[in-house]
Amino acid sequence: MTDQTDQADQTEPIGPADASIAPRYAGIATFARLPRIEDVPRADIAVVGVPFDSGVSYRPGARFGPAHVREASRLLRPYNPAQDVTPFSTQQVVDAGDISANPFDLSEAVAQIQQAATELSADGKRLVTIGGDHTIALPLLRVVAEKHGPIAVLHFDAHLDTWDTYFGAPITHGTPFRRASEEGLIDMHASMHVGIRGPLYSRDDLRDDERLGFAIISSVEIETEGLQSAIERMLARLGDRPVYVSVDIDVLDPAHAPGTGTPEAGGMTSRELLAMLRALRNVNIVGADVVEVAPAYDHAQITAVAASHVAYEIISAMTPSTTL
Ligand SMILES: N=C(N)NCCCC(=O)O
Ligand SMILES: [Zn+2]
Ligand SMILES: [Zn+2]
Repeated sequence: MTDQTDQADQTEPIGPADASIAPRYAGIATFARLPRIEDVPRADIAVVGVPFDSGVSYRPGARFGPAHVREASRLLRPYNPAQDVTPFSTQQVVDAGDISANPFDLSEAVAQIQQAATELSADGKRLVTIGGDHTIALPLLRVVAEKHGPIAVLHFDAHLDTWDTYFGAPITHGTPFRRASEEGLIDMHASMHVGIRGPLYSRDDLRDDERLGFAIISSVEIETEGLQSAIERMLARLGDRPVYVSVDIDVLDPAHAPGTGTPEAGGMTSRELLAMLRALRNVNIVGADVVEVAPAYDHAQITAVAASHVAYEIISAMTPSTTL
């Protein structure tokens, strides 16, 4: 493996280990084989894991998501032709390791995530967080809203995640966006869900969701109105505001992402999701998460490969264009 620390005093961004020199399956996995945060003087974007799944309502296991996505991300390459960017050489991207979150005390875990994300982003660094279950979006939104004010949330998911409580508990993976809306963290005129489908508890879920500030592009609408029209509707809703992107991997059909805790039939293809993310190229993305990857239900890294490409497209969309 090339010694990344030797280059730490250079001003050029330090990219991934070169797969034509050091085999990409060798060495300890960081996201995309990028340098660790402690190996570079400064960073523009940090990929950070949150191995936490104490907020789930069905299958557990997303606590192993960060390690699984890092493993699958070994195959990513430095040039992204779909967006015509080299995301790791135009800006310094690093792997910031994992945030420790108490698995036995959900409130403490949420406070720990908020604190760690605040410290990590204090110098203006943008965070791309790998979950973990969807509970983690709440503390992460608190951190971006603290900096930017109420934020446009672009939420890809099979589920609304604006439900009220489970077993009386207000903070779970099915409730982060309701709490965020109640706390005034989201821009009520620019937030939206994409990919919604499947059975709900009641018709009122949709009425509540709208009142909480979300518009919806459903999974069925992506098929009936077509991808381009869905993209136009998404961009029109976001306008020119700063945007936080939250991707629950269960937005993909279980055929494209079996390794997740609450799968729903009839979802997006990975090709559709990647196309929607590439359309964010001129959007000001201030932070993002990719959550709900549960490796125990994954096969052949299908879900983790999809999640690593989702993170790669988001980081690419956060990359300034260069004139070569
Ligand atoms: N955020 C995810 N993945 N799922 C929420 C499902 C909540 C429920 O069990 O109704
Ligand atoms: Zn979901
Ligand atoms: Zn979710």
